[in-house]
Amino acid sequence: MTHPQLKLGTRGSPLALVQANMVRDALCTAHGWQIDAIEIVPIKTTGDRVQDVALAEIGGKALWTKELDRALLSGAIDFAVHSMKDVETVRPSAIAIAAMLPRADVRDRLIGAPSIEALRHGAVIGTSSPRRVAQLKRLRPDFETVLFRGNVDTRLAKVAANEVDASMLAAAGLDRLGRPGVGVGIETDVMLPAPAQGAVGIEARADDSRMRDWLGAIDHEATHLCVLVERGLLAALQADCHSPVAALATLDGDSILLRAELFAEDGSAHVSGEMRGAIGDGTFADRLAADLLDRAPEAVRRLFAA
Ligand SMILES: NCc1[nH]cc(CCC(=O)O)c1CC(=O)O
Repeated sequence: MTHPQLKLGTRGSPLALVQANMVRDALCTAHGWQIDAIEIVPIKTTGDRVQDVALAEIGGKALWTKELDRALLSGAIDFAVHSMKDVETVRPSAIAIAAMLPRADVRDRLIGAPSIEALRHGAVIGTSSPRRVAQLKRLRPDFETVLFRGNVDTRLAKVAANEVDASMLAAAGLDRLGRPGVGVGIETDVMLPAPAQGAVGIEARADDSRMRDWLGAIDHEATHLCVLVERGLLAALQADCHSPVAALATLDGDSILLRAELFAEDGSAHVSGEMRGAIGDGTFADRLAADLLDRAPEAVRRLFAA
């Protein structure tokens, strides 16, 4: 059977390349293509180049997607693979999220200690995630946090070198990199994850119906539905990577349960809530966002929708 010659765009980090291969394998299996039907094209992004400052200081999540978006829209690649939690809330209208793989373990994992409780008073935690900083400080106001960027291996090495007492990494990234036993999973009722954490998304040009049809064959509907609801909450909050937001949507029969929590940057204030909506109801994330903002302390509300 003849097969297309397609170019898959991805960041070049070890995790991104693993995810790119996962998507290539899924597509070739679904369509009976040989593996050489898809060329993996690593593209260096601004976020990859600038490693020494927090993303919040250099422009948020577009840093992980701008160069991939440009390559997709120019036709240099046919589709792009992303960690959905790194994809900014509002996407160019010419780009469509065409599919998502089955969601992995959504939890964060604590690296460097058997539990949060076991960490010494005043422990130093390495993370650059505003959400993780706020959540950890709310749980343990005595913690110090230091900026921690770089790919998964870089962060693991820093913990091993005792540069910090502990760090937090997504279970999904560790598992995909062949490190399933590393770290201790923190239950979502203790630390709700980042919106879209654990989800791999695939984008195509919105007008490329052939590519979107091919990608639709590997779309995991439950993941896609839940991640779109989480992203809908972010959009309603006008939130981005500066905003300490946690959210998780889960399927519950024929409805979706959306849990969310907003924090002040230092964890000193927060608001949490949950709302159930019918599948296909595009408004309940907006209603939860409005409820959260209505009830949020000023130290939280000032970080969100103007
Ligand atoms: N920019 C960090 C990032 N983006 C996606 C993942 C993990 C994979 C995922 O959540 O799907 C990670 C690493 C982490 O948060 O520990």
